[in-house]
Amino acid sequence: MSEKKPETREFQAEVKQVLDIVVHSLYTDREVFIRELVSNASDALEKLRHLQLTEKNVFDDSLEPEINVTTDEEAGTITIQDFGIGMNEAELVENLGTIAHSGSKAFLKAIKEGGSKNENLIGQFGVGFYSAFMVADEVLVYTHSWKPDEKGYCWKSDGSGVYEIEEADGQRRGAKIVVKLKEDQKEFSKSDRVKSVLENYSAFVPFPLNLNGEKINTVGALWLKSASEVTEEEYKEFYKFQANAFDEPRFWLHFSADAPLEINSLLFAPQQNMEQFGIGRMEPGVSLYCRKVLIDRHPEGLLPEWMRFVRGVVDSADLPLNISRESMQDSSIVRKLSKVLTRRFLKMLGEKDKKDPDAFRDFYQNFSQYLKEGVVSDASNRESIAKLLRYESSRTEAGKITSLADYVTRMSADQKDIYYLFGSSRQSIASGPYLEAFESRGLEVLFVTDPIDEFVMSHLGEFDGKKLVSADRQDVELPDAPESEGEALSQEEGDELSKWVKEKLGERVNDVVISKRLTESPAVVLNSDASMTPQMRRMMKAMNQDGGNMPESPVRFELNAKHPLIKSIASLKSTDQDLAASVAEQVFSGARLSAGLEDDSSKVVKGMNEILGKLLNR
Ligand SMILES: Nc1ncnc2c1ncn2[C@@H]1O[C@H](COP(=O)(O)OP(=O)(O)OP(=O)(O)O)[C@@H](O)[C@H]1O
Repeated sequence: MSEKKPETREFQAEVKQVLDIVVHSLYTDREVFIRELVSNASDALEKLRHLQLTEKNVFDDSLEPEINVTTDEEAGTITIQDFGIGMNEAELVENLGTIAHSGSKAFLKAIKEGGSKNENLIGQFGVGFYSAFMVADEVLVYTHSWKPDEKGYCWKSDGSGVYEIEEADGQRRGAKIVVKLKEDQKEFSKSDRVKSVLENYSAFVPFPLNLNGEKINTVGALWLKSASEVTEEEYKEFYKFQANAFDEPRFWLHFSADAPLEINSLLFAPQQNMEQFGIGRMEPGVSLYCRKVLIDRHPEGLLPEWMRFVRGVVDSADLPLNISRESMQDSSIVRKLSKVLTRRFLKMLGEKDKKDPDAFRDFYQNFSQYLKEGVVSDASNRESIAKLLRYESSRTEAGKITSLADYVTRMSADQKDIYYLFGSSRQSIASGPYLEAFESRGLEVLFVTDPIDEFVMSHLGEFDGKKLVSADRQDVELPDAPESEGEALSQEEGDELSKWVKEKLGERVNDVVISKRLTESPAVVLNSDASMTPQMRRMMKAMNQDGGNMPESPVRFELNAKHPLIKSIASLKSTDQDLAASVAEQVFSGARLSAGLEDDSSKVVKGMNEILGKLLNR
């Protein structure tokens, strides 16, 4: 018998919170606990199978890899036993006493943000092992690690604040979870009830699964089948099993090849973007297998970083079984796999857009951040990803998006570049001073509103051989504008006014000229800094801890010689220099504000009030 006394320990605070919610929840779909425990058992067996590739000295080595579920109506229990890797004492503490896994973290975070004990969140995130406490008065875990020199243990808890660990002799390798059911949850000690639950969830458990001695699954690796043999329902169920997900997949790619590499893969785009829940960066979700043996559940470096939202399985018989996390990055086979799979996945997304644009748009709204990250960080796939980028434009209705390729088809023969404008919203871009020059010449402008788009545009540089050009740049060469109504200042008056305004504004401008682009606004400032846009400047300022002492770079200030305000400044400066200078200063402030260069709007208001004061005192 055990030599040590049982030791009582407290759950980590976060676990207590999860347990408190789980135990008291009114969540109705409680049967999910079976799925969670079976999936943990399957994970433990996968880990063992992988370990056995290299480790010869394994405790209880003769055991077959299988999962046994038993029910006992009289005792009111359900037991899930696996012959997997098991846990030693430290692992019991770490794995069951602290909150390590992302599902529970996301759950807790969502609960905190929602400020309520939202029952449905249990179903959305899954709370893993702890879900057993939805139905249990007490949970016991009997376990023996795969390591031969470890002891056996019994872990138990009633889901309140503490658990107990005690040495327990005579354990088999793996884990046996005994769930002592609450009075009103006794249905889960009935064989028929549990059978129907298992049949729903367990079709893809890659190990024999027995209920009270009767085998209930046919072990099959879905990804090795041909696509014509697999039903839509099977794909969906497999996704849920494999990704341990509670949503449905949006799209999937079932792709196999024999040469030059043998690949069998199933990749899924999920419904939910988990990073939107603020849980931080997701782990890579495509597991790597070699002939059905799991090599790594979350392999870093199999697919590019930005594809971390993709779930699924890749199996290649060409991989060396003993490939390690470290050697993965250097493996030329892994690199080839990555290249092929990324290309196919992008192609699949493009095809989805053609077949079902609404579904693609919805995907894009939820997952575009990853594609954009891909454009910035993944040079080898940049051009293919760019084909999937979508923006609103001056030719789309509000809320409708267009691709760069479609933009190109609308370009006239003499338009060389693709134009875009950055702003906080469609409305602010459309009402700003930059668009009019392009509108009056019939040139389409993309509306770019996501801060990361600045980087997307600069990394991409061009699309289909056409340069991507920000429409607020001073060096944009525009064709002549069609003649517009209204009388303009003469060339001489214009030059004189420009010179005078330049003197007044000093070093803040590098040039003041009569504009060829403006039709409606009085004036505009143009970005002359090729290396940094106003938005980037603002972002850098925001990131700079000391409040951002970045020097202002001088801008080009263009005046609309037909605008009444500009014409008035020209005549006013000979009768009331002071007022004319204030008005010019104010027009400059306004133009800077539109350009996103003025962070301090109170300055603009102050200037305005000064002018009003001067006018009233005149
Ligand atoms: N049957 C088991 N055998 C060995 N270890 C187990 C078993 N069940 C759970 N564990 C350990 O306990 C940890 C926590 O389990 P839990 O179900 O809460 O989360 P998880 O399975 O890691 O996360 P997820 O469900 O998101 O994959 C597991 O990561 C694993 O290390």
